Amino acid sequence: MNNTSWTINAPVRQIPWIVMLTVALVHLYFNGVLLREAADNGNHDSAEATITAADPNTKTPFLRNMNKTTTSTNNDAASQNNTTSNVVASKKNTTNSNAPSQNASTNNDAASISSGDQKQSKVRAQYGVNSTHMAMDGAWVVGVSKMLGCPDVDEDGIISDDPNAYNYIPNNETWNALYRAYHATVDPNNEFLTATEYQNSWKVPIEVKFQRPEGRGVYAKEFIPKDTLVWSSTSRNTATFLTSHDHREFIEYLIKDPKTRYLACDVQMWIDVMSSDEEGTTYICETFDEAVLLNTVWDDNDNSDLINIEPRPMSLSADNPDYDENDCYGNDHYFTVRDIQAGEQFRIDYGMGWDDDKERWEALGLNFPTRNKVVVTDDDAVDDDE
Ligand SMILES: C[S@@+](CC[C@H](N)C(=O)[O-])C[C@H]1O[C@@H](n2cnc3c(N)ncnc32)[C@H](O)[C@@H]1O
Repeated sequence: MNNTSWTINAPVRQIPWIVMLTVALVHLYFNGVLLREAADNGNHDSAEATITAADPNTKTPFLRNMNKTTTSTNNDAASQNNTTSNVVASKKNTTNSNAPSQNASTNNDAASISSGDQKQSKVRAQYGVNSTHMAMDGAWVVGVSKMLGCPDVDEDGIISDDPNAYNYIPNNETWNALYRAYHATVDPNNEFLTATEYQNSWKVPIEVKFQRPEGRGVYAKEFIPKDTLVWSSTSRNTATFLTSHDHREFIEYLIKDPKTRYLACDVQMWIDVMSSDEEGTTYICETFDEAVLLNTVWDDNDNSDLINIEPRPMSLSADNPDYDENDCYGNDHYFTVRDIQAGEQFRIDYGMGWDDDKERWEALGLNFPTRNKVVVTDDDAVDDDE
């Protein structure tokens, strides 16, 4: 009986211990939970900070309302020149069967450029450049920009009245974020993948400012005489996308990171679609530096004197170690066409009417940006006639 009683009572007698053990375990458990929550809260705070940083209305390196100017000096440019030639040299040794053959452009090549691009042909014939800045305006109105709710640009290319529209000034960190996205997404066999981080390509002191109606632009900080080299392309600063797929991956990568999401709007505005001369291969170029902020003059009949820099070819030389005939802007070197006063904005001729880009966009499988207008194709025109 005692034994039975013991048997029966034994668990009962253990209850205080079980209770104490349970209490202790519960205590430990909740302590753990609380500690974890505290830790999570800490992370959560920083996660929130990151997300807040994506808010275009906050002051972040990538987004709007941040410091309104950035400067570059001759010293920066000089130090860059010491480091670039190796990159170019190593690039020349790279082979890649996937890459389009983008042979050197010559003045003769310019004559064989596809029809309809007369203005661009003229630029090429004149300067021997294998590419020129083309109609980047309006590119962002399609797809991605709509999805992201990018600020509007009207049919004349004027950015919306939204006081925060595209008014932040990119800085080195911004450009480097673009390089990171580029390297993370672009085919590693892409022979143009030499750009690694922001390097100043400006040969004169500049300032980037926001000003309506054209938005951000590049301004001279001091007087610059005529025929001065002001910007020289480097393979470091140029991203070449050989396929539209690569570019889409790049955009998606930017969108996924809250800190770079809004940059996806900008790169739509900065995109440049080009053709190589001999092969007619189309590819996408973006320069990840202040050169993408160069504005133009829409009506060059009235304001052609405002165009104050132009691309001119240069040969590879000690003065120009950056030359690379094969990259997007390999032979783009901007020279002043007249004296430029301190504070004056640099302006380039974008080279051609924006509608002329349609073929190139379509060759890449991209929707041609319609800039809020319906693009009437030749086929449509025939239909209308019928
Ligand atoms: C390559 S971006 C130049 C940088 C641009 N302003 C920015 O803030 O990023 C081309 C865009 O600049 C604007 N733009 C350039 N020249 C302009 C002009 N003369 N008038 C109005 N907008 C201009 C257009 O919105 C065009 O789509």
